[in-house]
Order: sequence, then C-alpha cells, then structure tokens
Amino acid sequence: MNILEKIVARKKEEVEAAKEKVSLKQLQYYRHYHDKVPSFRESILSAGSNGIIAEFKRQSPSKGAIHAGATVDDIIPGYAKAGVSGISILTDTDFFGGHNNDLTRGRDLCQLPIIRKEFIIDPYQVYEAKAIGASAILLIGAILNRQQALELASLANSLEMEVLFEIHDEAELELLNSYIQLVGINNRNLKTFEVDLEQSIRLAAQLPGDMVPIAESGIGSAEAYFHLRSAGFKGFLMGEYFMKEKNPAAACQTFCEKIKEKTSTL
Ligand SMILES: O=P(O)(O)OC[C@@H](O)[C@@H](O)c1c[nH]c2ccccc12
Repeated sequence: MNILEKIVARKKEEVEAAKEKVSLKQLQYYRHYHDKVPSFRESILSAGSNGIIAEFKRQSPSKGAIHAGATVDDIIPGYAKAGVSGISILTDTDFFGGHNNDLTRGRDLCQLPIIRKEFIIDPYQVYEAKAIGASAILLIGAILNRQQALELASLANSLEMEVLFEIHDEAELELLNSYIQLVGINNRNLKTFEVDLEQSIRLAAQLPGDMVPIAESGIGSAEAYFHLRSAGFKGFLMGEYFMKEKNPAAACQTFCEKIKEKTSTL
C-alpha cells in the first residue's frame, strides 16, 4: 500500500466510528452548521488579493514533525493580520496531527475563508465540514471516481460550501464537474512526494476557464510565487514554508510584505 492508500483505509474506519458517535442529525445542531461563511472565490479574486492560502499543519507523512505542538491561537490571527486571502487547516489526526477543533477555533479567530484539509471519501465528512465552520472542502482526485466527485461536490454546494478539487495529472481532469469552484494543482505527487512546478503549469493551461486555479505545495520563495502567478495561477497554498519556522505568523508576514513590494514594481 502507498501512503495515500494507507490514509484512505484508516479514514474509512474513522468515518464509521464517527458516525456511531455523532449522528448526521446531531451534526446539524453544531454551532457553525448554520453560519454564513466567507467565500474563497471572492476573496481570491478580489482586487489587490495576494491569493495566498496559509496552511496550519503540525506534521505530514513526507516531512514528519514540522511544528509539533503548534496552536491555532498562536498562528491563525497572525496569518490573517499578514494579509493572506484564506486559511487551510488540516483536520486529519493520525497522519497530520490535526483536529476538527482546530478548524472550529480558527473560525472563531478570523474572518477569512477556511478550507477543511481532509481526505474526504464519504458524505458524512462533508456535513462534518459544515458543522465545524468550513467555507470549502478539499476533494482529492487521486482517491475519488467521477461519481463520488460529483456526489460530494454537489452536496458541498448545497450546504453553501465551495469545493477545492485537487488534481495531479491530466487523467484527473476527467473528474472535474460543475460543482467545483477552485482547482488545486498539487505540485507534489502524493504518491512519490516529488515537487515539480513546471508540470503544474502545463496542467493549469488545460483547466476550464471558470475554475480558479490554485497552486499547491512546495512553494518556498517569492520567485516560485511570481513564476506560478505569471503562469495564470490565482491562489497559492503554502504550508511548510511558514509552519517550519518558530514563528509561522511572522514568516507569513515577511513573505506577504515581500510579495506586496515586488507586486508594486511589476
Ligand atoms: O506544506 P506545503 O508543501 O506548502 O504544502 C501545502 C499543501 O499543499 C499540502 O499540505 C497538501 C496538498 N494537498 C494535500 C492533501 C492532503 C494533505 C495535505 C495536502
């Protein structure tokens, strides 16, 4: 089994256990279930937006510990103050050290749209995303078929959440549907962990025009950011580059300032 297959196998068990613990009906009584949440599409496309989606991630299968013990309280308000366009919060516990509570807390700490970074394979998890306060869900092409992609994305839209659909190769373009607002092109191959910006740029050129292209992973310099931006990407999902620092919010602030400075001289 590769890592992705391992994560999905574990996720199936987790979802079954969660359904036993909290019913779908109970989820609808969660505080955030009826929240009106801010839109990623609007935030990213608004004038002057830098398109940066800053991620909260304590660890990952490829890197191990990135920032063990990090708290949302210490980091999310600083990300927001730095002027990013949105936030991504990992909720997977076993492989990424995240929790649903991290997202709920994040929702209370800022006004920005927040994406639930999770391995979604079951409609239950979409309802859960709504209950914990997500603006958008991540759907990963590599673990879904066309039918699942359609069912999960349309459910998200019906709950007034947007969908960030992650693809990695040309074959996965076939999975896109009209319930998808944002397409994430993962620069990192989730099976081998290799990062390749040029492959993402080639793939972005083939996206339907109404979907907002987001570059994901391995972005670690202003040069990489501007290279992707000039290739047409509107959003930039960045995790490790900030999280690996002792003070991720300060790193984010420095990066945003650098981008702003260089943007004004473009
Ligand atoms: O930390 P990075 O290299 O900046 O990457 C962030 C984000 O793209 C990455 O965490 C990610 C992309 N797709 C995922 C799917 C599941 C979990 C995590 C991810």
